[in-house]
Amino acid sequence: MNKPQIPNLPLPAPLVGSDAGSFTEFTVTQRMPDIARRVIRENSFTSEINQSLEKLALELPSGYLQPLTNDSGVDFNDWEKYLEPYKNQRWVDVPWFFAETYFYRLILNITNYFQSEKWQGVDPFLLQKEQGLEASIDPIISLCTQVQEWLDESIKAGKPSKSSLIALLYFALWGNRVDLSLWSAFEDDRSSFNIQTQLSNILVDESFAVTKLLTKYPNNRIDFVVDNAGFELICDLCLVDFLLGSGFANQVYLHLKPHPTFVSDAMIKDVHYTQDFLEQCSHPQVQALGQRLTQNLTSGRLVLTEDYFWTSPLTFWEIPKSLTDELGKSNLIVVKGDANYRRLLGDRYWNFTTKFADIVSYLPAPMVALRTLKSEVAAGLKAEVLEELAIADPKWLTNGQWGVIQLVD
Ligand SMILES: O=P(O)(O)OC[C@@]1(O)O[C@H](CO)[C@@H](O)[C@@H]1O
Repeated sequence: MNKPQIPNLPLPAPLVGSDAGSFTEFTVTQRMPDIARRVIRENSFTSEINQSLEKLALELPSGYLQPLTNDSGVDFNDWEKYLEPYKNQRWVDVPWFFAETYFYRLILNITNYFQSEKWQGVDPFLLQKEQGLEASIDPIISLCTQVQEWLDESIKAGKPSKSSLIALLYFALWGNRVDLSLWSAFEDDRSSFNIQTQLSNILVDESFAVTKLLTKYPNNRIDFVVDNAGFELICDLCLVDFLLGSGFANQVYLHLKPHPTFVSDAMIKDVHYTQDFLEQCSHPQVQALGQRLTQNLTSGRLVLTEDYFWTSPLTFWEIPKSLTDELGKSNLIVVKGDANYRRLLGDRYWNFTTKFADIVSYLPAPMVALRTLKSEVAAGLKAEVLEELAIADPKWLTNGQWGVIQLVD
């Protein structure tokens, strides 16, 4: 597939923390310092580590990027290259996506995540990830029970149900609302929502086109660029279970983060933790989904993979050839969440009515983005929708109440 290697259009400016009054400014100057201080509260690191975390929190609003000391991380040399253009700049003056990805990598540098000593491999966000799952047990039971019913119906009908697939796309979309970098697992439980009442909050809904694409060919391979652990991962795993069990897909790859980042982004270890959580649950339908997950992993129908590109500050169109070649084997790439969506658009100020496919013109396979809006980046929206939103909900870009299901075929 000869696709252009970058978007078809001139690139607008990137979001930066010095954009006065923006959510980006609020994130860099207030939310990210709070996230660093929460790492102190939720772990038992040494006073030296905690002092360095506090220093990081203090420097974000008006201070300068600190260098990355060589911590034996396999990505250290890459980060040396990424940092070069931004050395001696302020956190608020560098592109937000760079600032945020570097911020999380710096936290691991400070907590010695990569060093072969006491703190090696300690996930600074583990407590929040695990609480996220425990807090969502009721909707988890409901969803697993529903998936079983939809699977039974599809098997009885002898063909996969498109309406069930669409419903599970909606669950995967709204599961992204529970994102721990924004809300704790317990703040007015965002995992209990009714997907039917949320239909009007989907600004672009190309879910039916996704079902048509997946019924075009048999034995599809589907690749998920995964986002958050916790309830969102449960929603994704339920969608994966249905795709594999109903016959929409023959194989699914989950592309996961190689180290902790963005507080709740899922790693391979988080999938295994979720697998154990499901299998050990007392509810039979939850247990059954966990057992099918184990069977699919054992048989190779479900593959877990990780790559340092997913924790890099690079835009999606800067993806390494190895990953392009891998994703090129897919019949559909499912890109989950807000940060991955920002990476698709290079975290830049595109006109919101810019055609989505004119920006995301570089992928080697069809792609659908399932994203709840939590940042001031958007594309592919109709002018009349924008006019209504400005009146209906001035915070529509960042409050996680609105979503898109956008397909580039
Ligand atoms: O990728 P997710 O988990 O959906 O959202 C992550 C994120 O977009 O949410 C926050 C608010 O915008 C940002 O700090 C971060 O980039």
